[in-house]
Amino acid sequence: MQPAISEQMQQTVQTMMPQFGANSFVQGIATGDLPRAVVINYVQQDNIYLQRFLNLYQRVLGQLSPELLANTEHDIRMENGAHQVLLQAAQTTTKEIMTPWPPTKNVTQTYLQHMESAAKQSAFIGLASMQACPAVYVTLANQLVAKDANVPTNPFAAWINFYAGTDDGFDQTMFHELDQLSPTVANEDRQEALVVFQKSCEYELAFFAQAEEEN
Ligand SMILES: Cc1ncc(C[n+]2csc(CCO)c2C)c(N)n1
Repeated sequence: MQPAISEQMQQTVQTMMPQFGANSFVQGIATGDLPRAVVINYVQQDNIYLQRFLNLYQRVLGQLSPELLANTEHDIRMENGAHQVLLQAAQTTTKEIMTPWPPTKNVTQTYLQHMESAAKQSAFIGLASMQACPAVYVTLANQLVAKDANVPTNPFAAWINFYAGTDDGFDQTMFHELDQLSPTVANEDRQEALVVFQKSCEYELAFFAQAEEEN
């Protein structure tokens, strides 16, 4: 029997973890040392990202399971809690960094377009492309906790704990949904789901790297 699609996806994330560990934004989160401009850059682009992510999530889940949408939509709005940790460290506010609304950077744009076009293939493929978000962040945060990066002296400890927190389990809920849907779709769609998921994991890495770019 083939492993569940969620297991194949988790395997992809595991394989890429060394690359995330080598990323300088991730290392800055781990050591508590990130330039203020980099933090601001990240949060600006993530606000742009999450707005379109939520919109797409509503469309995709609306097609697959309105009930699940109603139960999980809230989790995406909660992402703001993670931003607040970063904004506090950078001694600024959402209002200050988002007025005027900043331009969309290249990785933000191409990552969003990647998920939007995946969703045009099918809702299942769309959901697979969106699953890299929780999958990467939860695995990464758990790894940072295992390395004791969330010591109280780290100003980003609450960011790490936010994503390592397993109590709401958004990623598990979505992996479960993908596993439930997987047997109902064509083989080619299952293969394509894995391809778009992996591509999204690569975009996640590029998104962190983008925060280090000069404005
Ligand atoms: C580029 C980028 N990728 C992933 C996340 C994290 N994330 C986005 S939606 C979601 C599920 C609900 O919490 C999670 C974990 C982010 N903020 N920004």
